[in-house]
Amino acid sequence: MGEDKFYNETVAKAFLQFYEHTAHIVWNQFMEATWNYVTNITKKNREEMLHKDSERSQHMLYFGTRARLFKTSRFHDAAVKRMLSKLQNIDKAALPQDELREYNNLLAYMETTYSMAQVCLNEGPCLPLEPDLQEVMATSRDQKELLWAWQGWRDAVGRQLRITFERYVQLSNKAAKLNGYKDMGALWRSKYESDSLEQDLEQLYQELQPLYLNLHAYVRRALHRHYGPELIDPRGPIPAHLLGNMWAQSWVNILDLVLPFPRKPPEDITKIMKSQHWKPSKMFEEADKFFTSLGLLSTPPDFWKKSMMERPADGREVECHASAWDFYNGKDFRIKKCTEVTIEDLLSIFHQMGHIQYFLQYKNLSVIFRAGANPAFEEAVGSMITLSASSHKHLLNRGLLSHQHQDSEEEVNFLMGIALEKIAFIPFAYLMDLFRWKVFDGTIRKDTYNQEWWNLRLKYQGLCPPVPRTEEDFDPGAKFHISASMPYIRYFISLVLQFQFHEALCKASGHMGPLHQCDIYNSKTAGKLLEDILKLGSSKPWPEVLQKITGQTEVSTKALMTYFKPLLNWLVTENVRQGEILGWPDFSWLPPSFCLLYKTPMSSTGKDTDKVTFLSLEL
Ligand SMILES: C[C@H](N[C@H](C(=O)O)[C@@H]1CCCN1C(=O)[C@@H](N)CC(=O)O)C(=O)N1CCC[C@H]1C(=O)O
Ligand SMILES: [Zn+2]
Repeated sequence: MGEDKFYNETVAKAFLQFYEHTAHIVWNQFMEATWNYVTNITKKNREEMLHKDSERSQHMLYFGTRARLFKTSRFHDAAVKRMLSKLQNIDKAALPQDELREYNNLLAYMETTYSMAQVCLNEGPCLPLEPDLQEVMATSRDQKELLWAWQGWRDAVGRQLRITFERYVQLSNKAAKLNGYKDMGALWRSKYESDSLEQDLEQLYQELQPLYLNLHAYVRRALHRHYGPELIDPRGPIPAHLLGNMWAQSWVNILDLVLPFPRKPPEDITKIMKSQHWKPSKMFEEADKFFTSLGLLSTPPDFWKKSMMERPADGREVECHASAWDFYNGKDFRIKKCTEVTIEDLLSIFHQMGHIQYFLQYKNLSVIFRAGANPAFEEAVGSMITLSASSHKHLLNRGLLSHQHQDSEEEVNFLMGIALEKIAFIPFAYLMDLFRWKVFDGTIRKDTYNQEWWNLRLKYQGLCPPVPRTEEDFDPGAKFHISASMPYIRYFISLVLQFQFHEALCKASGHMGPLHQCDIYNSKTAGKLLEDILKLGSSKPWPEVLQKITGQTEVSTKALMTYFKPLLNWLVTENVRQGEILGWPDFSWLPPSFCLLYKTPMSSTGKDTDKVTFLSLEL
């Protein structure tokens, strides 16, 4: 049985059985060790995690190199071919031992620096990101206080990671090349099984840009009203610390400043939750109920026994950034979240529970197929349910709202709230990996990381840094996914996909009327449609899976545009009425060092023009 065994499909199946038999043990032990570390950050737990990670890498190396030996062209079983091909990408496990150890150490350093960072008041306490700094960014309307948190966080995290990140890029690219990819960006993109991914994404972005530009112009006007011309130029980019979020990726926390019909403010759901004495566990039960109302699976006992639903009170250092965990043994699934009793956290829990539902639905597949049809599918499930859960009809039905009817003005207010979450997110979710792909392929060189980051933040988000930035800073590192080496384009694609899924399930549930009023709660028909695709995991190419749920094989912005149509109509009318300029023409040409505003001498028109002028630090 020499070479010809690699042509033999039966041998291949036995090989895959052997992999299966050992993989879930190795993966379960790795997940346990990693969980123990991120929920109790100590040196001992870090060593144990690194040890289990290297065992997992050895397992991947053993099977990945052998999987490459099989000649599958004449095999009949498509699943066998797909499994062998997936096994061959072993990511960082392809690195030589010593470099893998270095790589794992710098990954742990970056993620732990992020998780443990705090910003200290002069003589006062030191504040962590969750919940304290996030609370400041969400609720403060004092731009000096916002600036303190915004700059303090970037000094405490981004600056510390800059050098490590440079080495991370080198080792990432080396690992990618050892897997046959030109750089790590190419390896990340390969998960989407498409040779036109970048063009397709640019097309999606172009279709969505008008929606974003109208929202940006409208919000800029509202911030101009609140913070005055000293801070906001009605024709320029918006300073990045004023949007209610540390990364300006969601603007939902400044809804009160931008409400289209201020005389009809929406009810404060967080206040209602607190008055009803909601606890974090009840928030998780609420999300679980939604999934079971669709006829889907409920979370098993281990979930309630082993999840971390709140920041521990015993002083342990933990990673608070919320995440969902599959322990690859078919019964242990957990969420780690430092939950606060707010509507934002309730909706975020729906997102995490979407991951758990996917884990539950595909738990009987081979370990190799226990993933979403592509990473964006994983992200879209929970976010799609959130669209129903945040509908006026659902919140009313769940006792979180009291007044029944929503008139057309209240409906515009409602859609503005959803747009501040979803539309504001578009350019941020797009640029996160545009930046990293360019870093990996060498287009962005390490001596201009920060300048290039702000070029993208200006170009796509129309934001500028509120204080001078230099190449001592590393602002991208102040975002979890960059410090944790977690790809992000999945969230951009999920943003479009979740509305496509929502439209399909709303139709299946028999919903009539505007898409933004749909709530699929209790629809077993919608649940069945969803269940049938979640069960497939990553065993089929994602266009096939998309077709099963929506009838289309392409990601399409049509459903998202339908959902926001009433708001876009209102925004365009309002922006025309105000004579708004879409975009930021004053400064789309000059890469910003920072947006500093000062009054310029009287202009020729005699009108005192407030001009936002960049003092490019290179000058
Ligand atoms: C809060 C949320 N945490 C992620 C998520 O839930 O996706 C965590 C961290 C990174 C991956 N992850 C997981 O849980 C994975 N295990 C899921 C999986 O791959 O199975 C998050 O980061 N989000 C939510 C929307 C935008 C983005 C943000 O907040 O910027
Ligand atoms: Zn997610």
